[in-house]
Formats: sequence, C-alpha cells, structure tokens
Amino acid sequence: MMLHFTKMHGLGNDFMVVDLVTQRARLDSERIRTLADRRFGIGFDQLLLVEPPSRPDMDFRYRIFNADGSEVENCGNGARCFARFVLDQRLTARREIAVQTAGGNLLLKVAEDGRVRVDMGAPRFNPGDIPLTADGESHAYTLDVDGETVTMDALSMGNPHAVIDVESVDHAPVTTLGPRVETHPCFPRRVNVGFMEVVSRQHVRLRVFERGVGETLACGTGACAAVVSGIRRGLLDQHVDVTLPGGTLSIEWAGPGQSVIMTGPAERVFDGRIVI
Ligand SMILES: N[C@H](CCC[C@H](N)C(=O)O)C(=O)O
Repeated sequence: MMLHFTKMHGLGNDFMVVDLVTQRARLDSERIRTLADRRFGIGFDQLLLVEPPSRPDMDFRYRIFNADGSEVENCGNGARCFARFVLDQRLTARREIAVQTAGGNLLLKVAEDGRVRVDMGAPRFNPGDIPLTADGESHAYTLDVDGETVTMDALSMGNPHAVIDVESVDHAPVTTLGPRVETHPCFPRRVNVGFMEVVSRQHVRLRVFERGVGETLACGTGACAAVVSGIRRGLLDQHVDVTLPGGTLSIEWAGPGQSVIMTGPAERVFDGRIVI
C-alpha cells in the first residue's frame, strides 16, 4: 500500500510524521527500524503517528517510536512538529491543540510566527515513576558504570531522563558514557542521558544521548529535564534558554507540581510517499 508522510524537524531532531486519521497502516518495530535507516530507508530519529483521540476531551492521540522501533511516552521536539503538521494538513483549524500521549497529555499552541508553545506537564521525581531502581528520591544518584562512579540527577518528563553536569559540553563523554548509562540496569526501561553545562542562571548548553537513537541534534524533553534539574538544585532561574547542537529552546518551570513550558520552532522539510 502507498503511505503518505511528511519529513519534519525541531532544531535538527528529525521525524517522519504520518497521518493515521485519514490513512490506515500498521507499522511493526522491524518496519520502523528499516524506515528509520538513513541509507536503506527514509531516515529519522523518531516516527510520529497522528491518530484520532480515544478520549472526547482530546483532539488527537500522538504515538512516538524511536529509530530502534521502541515506542516511547513523550517527545518534545516532535510535539511542536505535530502541532504544525495537523494545522498544515488541515486536520484541525485550532491553534490550541490538546494531545494525549502514553506519557501524559500535552497542550500545544501555535503562534502566528510559527513557533510552538508546549505545556509538557509536570515532571515526576519518584524513582518508581522514572523508572529508576534506587533506595529513595534524590537529585544526586551515584551509579557504578563499569567500575566508574557517575553522579547524576534523574526524573521523568513522561519519558525517563538522566542529567549529568559537565564543565563543557564540547568535551563531554556523550558517545562513550551516554550508551553505558542509557542501558544501565538501574534504568529498567533504559534512559535518555543529558550532559548539561551551566553557562549562567538563565542559559545552559546541552547535549543528549537519546534512548533508542543515540546523540541527536536536539532533545525537547531532555531540555525540559535539564532545566528542571538545574532549578531544583538551585543553579537556574525560572526561565532558561537551552542551547543544543541544533539550536536553542526556551524552557520555563515555576516549581514542583507545575508544568514545564517549552517554546521553539518546528520545520517541514518535504512531503513523500512510500510503498509499505
Ligand atoms: N528518545 C526519547 C524519545 C524522543 C525524545 C526527544 N526526541 C524529544 O524531543 O523529547 C525516549 O526514548 O524517551
């Protein structure tokens, strides 16, 4: 069958976006891995599926799959692209869109300039919610990673995140330490691994080794997790710019129990169709 899709990105974190409101398709994890391949397939960090909601108070259901075929709970850069996509495809005329995901509900707002503001919901810190095997809640967990003691914060943005402080992201062990933390047995569902350099109380630099993908040019939920971690450790103010290799996101968090607000761009690259 012929499947229509749109290639999009948020600061270089790239997506294949598929409308399953007006189309029907079944994509298993092996097919997703093939489509994600940058030589044998279309090539993307994540596949985003746009589906009808299963609840009357939601506009859409949003499913997310990493390049390794694993289905995940949330994707921040993808949420911004989702909002632009459903407007551009005229699946909605609303510029404020309520979306249900496996990790919680999101509220997306598309501004006139095309930037998208996302209410990402409230972070969760209980180890059982991350999930993380730990004796109790902390913001400085120490893990033995192949004989090396590594200290990190950890929290959930619907999906699991570890945050490791570094002096300079340019020299951070993203591709060496990242995969070893991603698959550490203390994270039973694996974890996204952020390396954060605090530039000032209103600005951080960040690189992320993403669960199921590897290092990406940007990670929206990772940017949220890094700012939340910095604020709760007294390092950052409420409104922070996060500069990633692909560009800068604006993140706000007013404290425990409050939603994290992320604002940034969403770009459409091309439309395509593929026989599956
Ligand atoms: N790799 C993530 C999903 C995508 C997150 C990222 N692309 C974002 O923008 O939040 C995970 O396994 O939880």
